[in-house]
Amino acid sequence: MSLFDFEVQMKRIEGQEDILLPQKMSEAASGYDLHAAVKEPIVLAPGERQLIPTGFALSMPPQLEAQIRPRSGLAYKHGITTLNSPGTIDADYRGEVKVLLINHGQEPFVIQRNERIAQMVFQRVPQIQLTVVNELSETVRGSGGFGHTGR
Ligand SMILES: O=c1ccn([C@H]2C[C@H](O)[C@@H](COP(=O)(O)OP(=O)(O)OP(=O)(O)O)O2)c(=O)[nH]1
Ligand SMILES: [Mg+2]
Repeated sequence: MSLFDFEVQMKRIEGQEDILLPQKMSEAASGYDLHAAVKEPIVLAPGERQLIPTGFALSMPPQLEAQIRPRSGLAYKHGITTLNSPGTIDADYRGEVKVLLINHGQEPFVIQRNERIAQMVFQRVPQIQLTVVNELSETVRGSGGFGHTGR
């Protein structure tokens, strides 16, 4: 029996052959670190956001999605995070995977070519039949929410 549940295919973007492919930094890491495929170092000013290319595209089965998440070290040390967190890579998306970074820190942040800027985690997507009904089942919570149990 194979160790793997799914095959995910990855293709390099032309002209980005020297960009490191997504990489797990430890054996059981959930995320593959993604590298910046920027031509030259770019500067993210405080408050600025930029879409950073990664140099690859994916093909995965419809049971999967990929999530683009921040690296906690960059967030903690420099205030660098992904704005649309977690970013969603749909199974049928064949374009280059990109990372929407924002600088929430006080200092400009320089992104070097091949720097590890975010991580990508694959998730199962349950196959759902979404059904319209007139009545929903009753529960104790009902429509209570948004802190109705207290602070
Ligand atoms: O961080 C991200 C988020 C999205 N994408 C790509 C893959 C994804 O499949 C596509 C669409 O993303 P999403 O559905 O989040 O954006 P949208 O604003 O709904 O765009 P669309 O109308 O194209 O679905 O953009 C990325 O490369 N990186
Ligand atoms: Mg969408």
